Order: sequence, then structure tokens, then C-alpha cells
Amino acid sequence: MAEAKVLSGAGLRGQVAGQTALSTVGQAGAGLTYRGYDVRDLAAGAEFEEVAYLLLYGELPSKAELADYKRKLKGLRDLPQALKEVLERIPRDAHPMDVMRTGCSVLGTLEPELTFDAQREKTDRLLALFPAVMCYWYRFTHHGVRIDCTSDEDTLGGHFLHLLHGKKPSELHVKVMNVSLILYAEHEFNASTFTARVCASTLSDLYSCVTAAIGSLRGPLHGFANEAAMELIERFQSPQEATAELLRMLERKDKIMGFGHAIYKESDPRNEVIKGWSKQLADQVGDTVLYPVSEAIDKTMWEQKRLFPNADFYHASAYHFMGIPTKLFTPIFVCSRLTGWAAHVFEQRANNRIIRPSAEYVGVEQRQFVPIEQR
Ligand SMILES: CC(=O)SCCNC(=O)CCNC(=O)[C@H](O)C(C)(C)COP(=O)(O)OP(=O)(O)OC[C@H]1O[C@@H](n2cnc3c(N)ncnc32)[C@H](O)[C@@H]1OP(=O)(O)O
Ligand SMILES: O=C([O-])CC(=O)C(=O)O
Repeated sequence: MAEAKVLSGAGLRGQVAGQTALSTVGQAGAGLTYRGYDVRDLAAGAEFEEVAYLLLYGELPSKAELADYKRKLKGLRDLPQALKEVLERIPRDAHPMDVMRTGCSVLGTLEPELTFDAQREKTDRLLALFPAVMCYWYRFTHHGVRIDCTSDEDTLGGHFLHLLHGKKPSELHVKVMNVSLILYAEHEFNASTFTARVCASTLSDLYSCVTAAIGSLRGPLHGFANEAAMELIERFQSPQEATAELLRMLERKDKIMGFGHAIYKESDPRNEVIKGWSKQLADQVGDTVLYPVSEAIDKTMWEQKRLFPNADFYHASAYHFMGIPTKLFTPIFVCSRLTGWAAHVFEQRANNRIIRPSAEYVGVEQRQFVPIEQR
């Protein structure tokens, strides 16, 4: 069971910074719930679009509502020409998270949120079009092609894989993308969501909130850890080599990306789900290195530090087995977490007071100003 830590100290740990009806993290009974539903049940039985609807519209959709919602999202997938032109000018070696941040910001100039009544429409548009922002830029700058940003794929995960690889994805890959997007969708007051809420509390627009949140997610202590985990596991040829180097890294007090959590104490409930899918994918591709190496690191971290894999660690191998380039791992997180960010923005707006904490001053005492000629 994913229990929460006893919280204290820096980083606002343990301080209730507001209320939410969207999710619980680390409470007894289930490690993670979205509007009361255990994330493991959602990952096992729902489609990502159902979960997006749950977060953004308040309840799980009926069959008819889901079909309508998916049809609507499908119709919103294409990028405006002006955005394509901007994406073409972003360098090949730019970080894809910077591409996502820029793409979101540019869309805010092309299709601005003029009133808060438009917040759901604007979120649906971002949700539908984010996979194309990433893939249009990636395919143009890496393969020299201007891709069609629409596809007949039924799901957002399938659509992303189709745009990336230029062909229909396998059922297994669509299934895993669906699970992954569900697992990453929402997580209470994590750093990027809190960033979005702070921005929303000034009554700023949705695009500014999402752009700011992308900036927070980009850091290696948060969303970028899935890419950092991939860089770690692909360094090793065998579990023995991984264990030996891990021991040296821990000796040096290196941070091991994809392990530990600010709130969970014993496990991250998302890990068991994505780990299971990573194993299935490993078997399917006949992997005999990456998955065993991941397990060896997992075992060593638990034995040496009592640290467990968080949602990011086995996402690395799972994405890799689906042929996704490492630099696109964190942008996929953006495509999913947009739902949580936006739902928090709506919640903040519905009961707003500007978020403005106080600081403990630790600087010099008040002193006399000295004019520059006398310094
Ligand atoms: C989807 C997500 O965003 S999940 C998080 C993704 N981030 C990562 O995977 C980055 C690696 N992990 C970390 O840096 C941290 O565990 C965080 C940022 C997630 C949480 O940070 P904190 O709440 O400050 O961690 P916590 O208080 O549990 O740290 C306790 C001790 O364990 C150590 N520790 C925590 N995580 C790790 C790790 N991954 N590797 C090595 N040591 C670690 C800390 O350095 C600390 O040691 P100290 O007391 O000697 O300073
Ligand atoms: O909650 C956190 O601090 C980080 C995290 O796991 C997430 O945002 O999914």
C-alpha cells in the first residue's frame, strides 16, 4: 500500500496549501485516486479519454458521451499553419520540452482564451493537438518531413504513435500508451500543478498556466526523471554491471533518477502497473538486457536505501520498447498531465484567492543607504 510520509521541513512539505476534489495521493486504502476512483482500476478498465473527461467534466462519461468526446477531440487534432511554421524554425537540438512550452505559448497567441467560459474548449483543443506539436517538430527536424497532423486513430495514445512512426500502431502499443496516459494524468499538488495553480490564482489565462507548468515539469526532480532513468539503464550490459555501478553511485551519494517520492513512503502505486506492462513489452521484443538491468537497479535501491521506483522508472523501458525516442518521454507526460493541470486551474478559478505566501527574512538588518560616490 502506498502510504504517505510523515511530512516536515523545507519545500513546503506537510503544509496544506489549498483544497482539491480532484485526487488523493498516499492516503490509506488506495495510493492514488482520481475523483474517488483508484488509479489502478482506471488503468485496468478505462480509456484515457474517459479519465480526461472525468477530470475535466467531473464524472465518468456514459458510452454516448465518451463517443461524442472522442469524436470532438479527433476533430481538433490539426495544427494551425502559423504554429507549424514556428515549429519548423525551432532547432533540431532544442529540447522537446521547450518545443512543447513554445507550442503552447504560440497557440495562446493564435487562439487566445478571451474569457474563462472558454476554459474547457481551450483545454480540449490543447489535449487534442499536443501530440501533433511534438511529432510535427520532431519529424520535420529529424526526418525532414512535414507530417499530416491528423490520423484516423481512435485514441490519443494511438494518434501519437501513428504520427511519430508514420504508421498504424499495434494494439499492444495503443493499450500501453492508454495506461501510461492514465497513470500520468493527475497527482494533486505536485510541483508543476502547483505552478499552474499559482499562475491561475492571478487570474491569468489557461495557456500561461499550462506553459508555466510545462517549465516546472521539465526539471529532472519531476517529469524529466523518466528520460534520466533511460540514460541510466542503457549504460549497462548486464544486471551485475548495473548493480556494481549503482553501489558506487550510492557511495558517491548520486541521486538515482526514477526513485523516491516527496509524498509516498513505501511505494508509488503507478509503478506496479507500468512495471507489468514494461515486462510484457520486454517479452514481446525479446529483451534480455534492459528489463533485467532495471530490475537489478530496483532491487539494489530497495536493499541499500529503502527507495522504491516512482512512476517514471519503468516508464523508461516501456517507452523504449515501443520505439519512442528518449527525448520525447517527458513531452508525453505533458500530453497526459494537461488534464490534471487544467482541472486544477478550473478548481482554483472557481474559488480563488491569489496565492501569495510569506517569507522568513534571513538577510542583513536595515541599514543606511550610501550614495555611489561614497562607496
Ligand atoms: C512523476 C514524478 O515527478 S515522480 C519524481 C521524479 N523524480 C525523480 O525520480 C528524481 C529522483 N528522486 C528525488 O530526487 C527525490 O526522491 C524526490 C525529488 C522525488 C523527492 O525528494 P524529497 O522529498 O526531498 O526526498 P526525501 O525527503 O525522501 O529524501 C530522503 C533522503 O533520500 C535521498 N534520496 C531521495 N531520493 C533519492 C534518489 N532518487 N537517489 C538517491 N537518494 C535519494 C535524499 O537525498 C535524502 O537523503 P539525505 O537525507 O541524506 O539528504
Ligand atoms: O507528486 C509529485 O510530487 C510528483 C509526481 O509523482 C507526479 O507529479 O506525478
